[in-house]
Amino acid sequence: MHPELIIAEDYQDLSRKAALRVAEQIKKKPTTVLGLATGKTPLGLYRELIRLHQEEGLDFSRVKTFNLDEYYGISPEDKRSFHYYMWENLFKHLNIPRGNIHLPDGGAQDIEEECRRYEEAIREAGGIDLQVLGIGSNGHIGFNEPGTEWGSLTHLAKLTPETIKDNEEEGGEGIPGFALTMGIKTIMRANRILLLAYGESKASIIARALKGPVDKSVPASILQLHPGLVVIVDKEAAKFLKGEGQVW
Ligand SMILES: O=P(O)(O)OC[C@H]1O[C@](O)(CO)[C@@H](O)[C@@H]1O
Repeated sequence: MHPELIIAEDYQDLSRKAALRVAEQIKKKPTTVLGLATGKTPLGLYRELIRLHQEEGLDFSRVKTFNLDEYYGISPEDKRSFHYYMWENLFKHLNIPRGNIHLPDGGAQDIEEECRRYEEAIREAGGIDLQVLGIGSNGHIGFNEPGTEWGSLTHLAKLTPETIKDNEEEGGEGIPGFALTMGIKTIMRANRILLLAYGESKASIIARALKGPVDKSVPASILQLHPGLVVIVDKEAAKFLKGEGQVW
């Protein structure tokens, strides 16, 4: 069974299409539990969700969110943190109660306990209904770098030099070398997954993830086995998906 693939015209179209999927989910179930990502990719989706909230009254008052990851060893106020990113780019513009927002605490003293607590919080919320995902240039999802065990739960991950470089290009100097991240198993437990990618730089990794073997060297390849996967890419990122009359 192939996942649903949507090829958007451009980044704005991708962001709109992704926002419509998220909005549909929230309208169908106002107590939706969303899994959220950071990075460049979901910024347009977040802008569009803010617009839907402000102009069309999309209600987030009962929505709960769980972010994929957070850097280790920095405080939530730190501008490099994903707490800061999420607050600035999404949460402060919505009517979502603070208590409904969850991110791993990268400053926790007892990391193992924090990872257990995060898994437990997701379970208590009833699990993730819809997980938004980007893909790293090395195929990572969350901060699950190549080689991560398929059975991993929330854990402390060491970032590869490639990931640190990519994220420094986006978020400035001094990105920590470790992060707390949902594991592959945590991600795969979500009911539905919305994988987003745009631009030519993601074309080859998206093709390897979706058409290549399911292999730990490309963590996102496990998504081929998820029954509720929806992929939205722009034309550039879809470059290697089309061929022989098939989508992939
Ligand atoms: O969207 P970008 O900036 O290319 O990042 C890709 C992925 O890498 C991360 O930033 C690392 O976790 C993810 O949050 C994101 O989905």
